[in-house]
Amino acid sequence: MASQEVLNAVPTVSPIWGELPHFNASTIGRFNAALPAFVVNNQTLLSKLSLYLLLAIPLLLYANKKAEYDDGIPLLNRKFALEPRIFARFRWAFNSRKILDEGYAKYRDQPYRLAKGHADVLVLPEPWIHELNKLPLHCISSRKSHSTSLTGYLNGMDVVKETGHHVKMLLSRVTPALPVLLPNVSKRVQTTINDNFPKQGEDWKPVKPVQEIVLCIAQAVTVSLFGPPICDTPELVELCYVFTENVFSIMFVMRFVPYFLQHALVWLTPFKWRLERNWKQLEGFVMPEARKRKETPGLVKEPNLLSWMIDEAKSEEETDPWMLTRLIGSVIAGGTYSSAAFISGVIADLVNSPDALAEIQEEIRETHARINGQWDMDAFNSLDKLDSAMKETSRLAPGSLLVYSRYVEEDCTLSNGTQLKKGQFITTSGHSTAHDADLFPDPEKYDALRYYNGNLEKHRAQPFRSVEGEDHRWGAGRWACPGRFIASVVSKMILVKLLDEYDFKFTDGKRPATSVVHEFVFMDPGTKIMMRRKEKSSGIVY
Ligand code: HEM
Repeated sequence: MASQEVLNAVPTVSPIWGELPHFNASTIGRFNAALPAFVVNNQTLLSKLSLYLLLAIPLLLYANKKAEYDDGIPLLNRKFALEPRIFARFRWAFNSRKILDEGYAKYRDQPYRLAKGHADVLVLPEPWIHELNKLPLHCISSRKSHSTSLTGYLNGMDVVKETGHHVKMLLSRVTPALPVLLPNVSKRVQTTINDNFPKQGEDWKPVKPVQEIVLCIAQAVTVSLFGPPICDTPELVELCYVFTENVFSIMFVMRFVPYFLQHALVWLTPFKWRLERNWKQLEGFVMPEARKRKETPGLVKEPNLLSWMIDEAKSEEETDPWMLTRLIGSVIAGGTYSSAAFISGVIADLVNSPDALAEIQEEIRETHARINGQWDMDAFNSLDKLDSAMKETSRLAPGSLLVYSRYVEEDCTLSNGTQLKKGQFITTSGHSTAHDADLFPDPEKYDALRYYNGNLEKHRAQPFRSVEGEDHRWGAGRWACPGRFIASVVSKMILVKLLDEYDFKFTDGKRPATSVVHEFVFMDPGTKIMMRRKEKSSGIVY
């Protein structure tokens, strides 16, 4: 009787849906009576349905078996071969670290397949990198892999598939010219710090380190890419980081969406519209500048990436102003937030480790005195303790959990018989190596001076900017990060000033968390830490 009262109490008219079926006891009674009648009347239909179901199960099992890979390489992150890829996409987006840990625990020295959503990527053991580096140039491509995984087909950077001219120029021209570029960069970095960080005499202030440091990086990037006077245009400097934000926002969001919907749905995001505007703005800077420099031979002798790309181009296409804009855009995107987030991570780790911070501040003071305040490349390179802390932050929070991501352009067989097939994506799990207790004792612990206190000779021979060593923070081989020398020296330049001149504390007493989405590891740009300018510092002036 009680249940009947409850049933009768259910409102039968909803303000939203209008009249609802009246579920009282008599309705249920009628339904109960009608059920056997339905079964009797539709017996043939039901038996047909059960028959179809019985037939479908083995067919589905067979199709699933057929869809499985037959090369014996295990598949991770997909429950069964025919599972819709969207599930793998989401699992990878939110659980990448856990998935890689599972992969390493199960298949440490053998390859496994990782379902990332856009493709099933072959994860190879890191020691194999040595052999992969020896493969002929046309076998594996880094740019085709980066372009796909960073959704270059949506953010307009897929032209990097056509040429590696910008990468070659960064390595062969910009990097050797760093000692010449340094004074121009350091002056601007210093002004940006003075203008944007708390001033002398001010109390503790909350600061968003990523957002403030990115202003310094944007200055360094515009000097190296464009040179003066255009590098001092405030709109161009701002464009550097706004553009990068939009590039990465598109990638972060669209990596959740199945490929066949991406080209349409991307237009529903504000980032795509903003990015289209940013590309036009960048064209407005680069295209007239490129034409001017092409027509004025003296201008292309200035030390900056744009001039070198024009001066050393091997084909008409490589000096095409539109192409130059796209390639320059890809360098800006590669170097801006990656560096700012990294530097913020080093600061957060050191603030969380006060003894190490004090030692590094002492190292900076001693070096300043030893070099008589002349901060050049050698001076920055001599900061062994700071270099060690930088390595440790990048070990625990690298830009990407995966390194050495490549696209296989031609079938090839490795010496152990593993076959790489044209069209496959390969990668290695830098994260797994960086957390391997055999390589890094107590791997979860942050130990700023791990490398300095370990083998100092090796540490000096393989500094932060080096591609040698156990963890491949810059990738590896011919196509390792071409901006690593710039990133290393500019990071030190900024860290030396900030660590020497400011006090830091966390807003809630705890180190801000590092976020991981897809394979990307970063400090949230909205994170705040408290900063105050010290009353007394070494008086470093660049
Ligand atoms: C701390 C900051 C940075 C980190 C952690 C970082 C890391 C990386 C990594 C891991 C790669 C992939 C390498 C591989 O696949 O083997 C890469 C590629 C790249 N990086 Fe960096 N990078 C940083 C700063 C920079 C800077 C400052 C620039 C430019 C000035 C830059 C430009 C590039 C470019 C253009 C590529 C693509 C190379 C290609 O397509 O072959 N990066 N970076």
